[in-house]
Amino acid sequence: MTIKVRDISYHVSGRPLLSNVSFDVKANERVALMGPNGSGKSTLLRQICGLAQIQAGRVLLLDKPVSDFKRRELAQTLSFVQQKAHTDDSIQAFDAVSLGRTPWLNPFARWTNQHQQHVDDALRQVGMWEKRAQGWQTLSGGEQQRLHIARALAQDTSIIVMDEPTNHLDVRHQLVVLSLIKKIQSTLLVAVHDLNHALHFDRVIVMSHGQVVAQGKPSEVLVPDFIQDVFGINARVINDSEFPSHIQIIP
Ligand SMILES: Nc1ncnc2c1ncn2[C@@H]1O[C@H](COP(=O)(O)OP(=O)(O)OP(=O)(O)O)[C@@H](O)[C@H]1O
Repeated sequence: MTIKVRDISYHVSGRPLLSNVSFDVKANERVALMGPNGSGKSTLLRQICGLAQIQAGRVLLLDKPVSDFKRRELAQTLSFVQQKAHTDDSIQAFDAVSLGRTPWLNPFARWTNQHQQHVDDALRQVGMWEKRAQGWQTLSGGEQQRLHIARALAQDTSIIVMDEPTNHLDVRHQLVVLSLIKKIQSTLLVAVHDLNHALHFDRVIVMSHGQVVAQGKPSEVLVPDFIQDVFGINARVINDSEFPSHIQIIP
């Protein structure tokens, strides 16, 4: 199993933020993690990525506890597109993406054509090739977000975790990222809010109040009664012979 989460519980000041969370993600599976604001998605993702201490339960990546990974080994295995990633304002777009190659460099390994190729490909995939020389602080929020995704692609890991990667993106670039997600040959666990974006994934895991309340094929889980229960909104599923089915929110 590529990602195995078992009985993860997490408390802050006696308040449970995660309660007995368990699920698996198989090799090359694309899984959307959903849930209302505050349901615990980011808290959980940080534990899976080894950025937060695990209080109870286990996270295994490729059958090894995440806490047993050395930093470099973890960064060669998993990349994380965080919701609020910090990037040094003084660097150029190209350098920001090049940072993704850091785990593969050491004092004896020089920057090679292969590293360059990974970075160039990643910049092209997110449509930022033309802006590769632009300073970080002059880029728009959506452009910075696309570079965070490019950095994860350049890292070339078998697991990619993303926390709301389409935040800040205009509609066209949301579609660019969704089509990228379909093409990436890595195991993907991605926090998403948009119900229709979740339909692009193999499986959806839904959280509410720190617990997993459903998981399965998006079209089977995201039905109107369930959407009403968990998200408190009315919705209907539109099946059109010309287009893939989509979920319409009813105001
Ligand atoms: N260090 C902390 N101290 C206190 N409360 C915290 C802490 N970290 C997270 N929380 C709370 O835990 C809950 C879950 O937060 P989390 O960011 O994991 O939710 P989320 O599902 O990712 O939400 P969103 O969709 O808004 O990004 C929230 O109510 C948040 O306020």
